[in-house]
Amino acid sequence: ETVSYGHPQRLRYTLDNDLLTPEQRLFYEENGFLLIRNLVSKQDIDRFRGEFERICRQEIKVPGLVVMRDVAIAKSEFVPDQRAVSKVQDFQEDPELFRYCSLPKILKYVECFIGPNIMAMHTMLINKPPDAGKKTSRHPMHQDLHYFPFRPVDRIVCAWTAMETVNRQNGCLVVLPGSHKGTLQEHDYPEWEGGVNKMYHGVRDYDPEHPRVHLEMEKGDTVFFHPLLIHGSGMNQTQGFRKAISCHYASGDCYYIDVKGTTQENIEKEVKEIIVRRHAVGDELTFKDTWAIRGRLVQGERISM
Ligand SMILES: CCCC(=O)SCCNC(=O)CCNC(=O)[C@H](O)C(C)(C)COP(=O)(O)OP(=O)(O)OC[C@H]1O[C@@H](n2cnc3c(N)ncnc32)[C@H](O)[C@@H]1OP(=O)(O)O
Ligand SMILES: Nc1ncnc2c1ncn2[C@@H]1O[C@H](COP(=O)(O)OP(=O)(O)OP(=O)(O)O)[C@@H](O)[C@H]1O
Ligand SMILES: O=C(O)CCC(=O)C(=O)O
Ligand SMILES: [Fe+2]
Ligand SMILES: [Mg+2]
Repeated sequence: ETVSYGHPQRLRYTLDNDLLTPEQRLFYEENGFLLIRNLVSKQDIDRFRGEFERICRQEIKVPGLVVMRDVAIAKSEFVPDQRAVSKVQDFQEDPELFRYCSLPKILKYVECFIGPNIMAMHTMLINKPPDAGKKTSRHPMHQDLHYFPFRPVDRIVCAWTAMETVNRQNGCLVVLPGSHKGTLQEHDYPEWEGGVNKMYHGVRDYDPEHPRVHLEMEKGDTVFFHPLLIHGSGMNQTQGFRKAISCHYASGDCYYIDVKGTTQENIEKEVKEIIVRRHAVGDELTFKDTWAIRGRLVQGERISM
């Protein structure tokens, strides 16, 4: 690769490939994200939206799916409508939504970051609600690696696709370019007066002077980003539900780690508490197991995951 000539140590975050231009490759190396415009077709996105609406109306039931409501309405009466759902997670058993994770257009890019063995580890469709006035629709600045007990970190990548126009008004992603070159920070709940959603941990003290980039995107635009990139999303100040679909991929040759004694212990504890409550199981199910059960191979070989 010509771009690595004389600077082999600079190419740590991407692999040799014939898809990324040298400029795109260096952009990801330096910034920790890469935005590809118009990657996913409008037709596919309309199908994902239709499936999401069927789930909200409770016309279909998906095994393992986690339906989350915004903390501002978590204790109010449930109505089967998208207005009650701020996000669905773990849609690996929904063939229509999971099609997103296997789209060849997406996997071609994913392979540039993590190689040919590709596991879909974490799936989400985020339906950021109009803010009810307490700013609970924000997602605090965080690093996704906080949630993941697997490594190596550079063989993990997120694909996040806008399902409609996302901008500062409805709470687009906000990233700190280059922050992926740092280490995993300590995360905890931010001290927000109006409340914070369950498990929405944030980086405690990130440099407020660090440049921020608001990723304004159109329907189908897709951003790939590194799991150490500090990112969040702002308040939804519109009346619409801002939708995005995402998948976190890891190489099939990644391995699980024990997070005991690390900054990730707090999230492990919360995940375990929820599992015990939901499934009436005890300590026999480990944090690592919860990931191994949800992970699905989408390309190549499942070696150690
Ligand atoms: C790269 C990865 C990045 C991330 O994953 S970031 C965020 C990850 N967040 C999550 O994984 C949370 C996923 N959500 C969930 O597991 C569930 O929605 C959650 C929060 C456990 C609620 O489960 P449900 O089955 O709906 O249970 P429930 O309605 O009986 O509520 C149980 C207790 O939880 C509370 N709750 C529900 N939604 C909440 C929310 N959004 N924020 C804060 N608290 C919330 C609810 O009020 C109830 O509390 P209580 O027990 O009555 O005191
Ligand atoms: N008071 C705060 N403390 C910590 N993080 C915050 C705070 N306010 C916003 N954030 C976080 O900063 C990111 C961007 O939020 P927000 O959209 O409000 O930013 P902004 O730069 O003020 O943009 P805009 O001016 O368009 O609202 C989000 O991740 C949000 O959760
Ligand atoms: O769609 C968003 O608002 C960001 C979600 C996010 O970063 C996450 O769930 O990890
Ligand atoms: Fe995130
Ligand atoms: Mg703001």
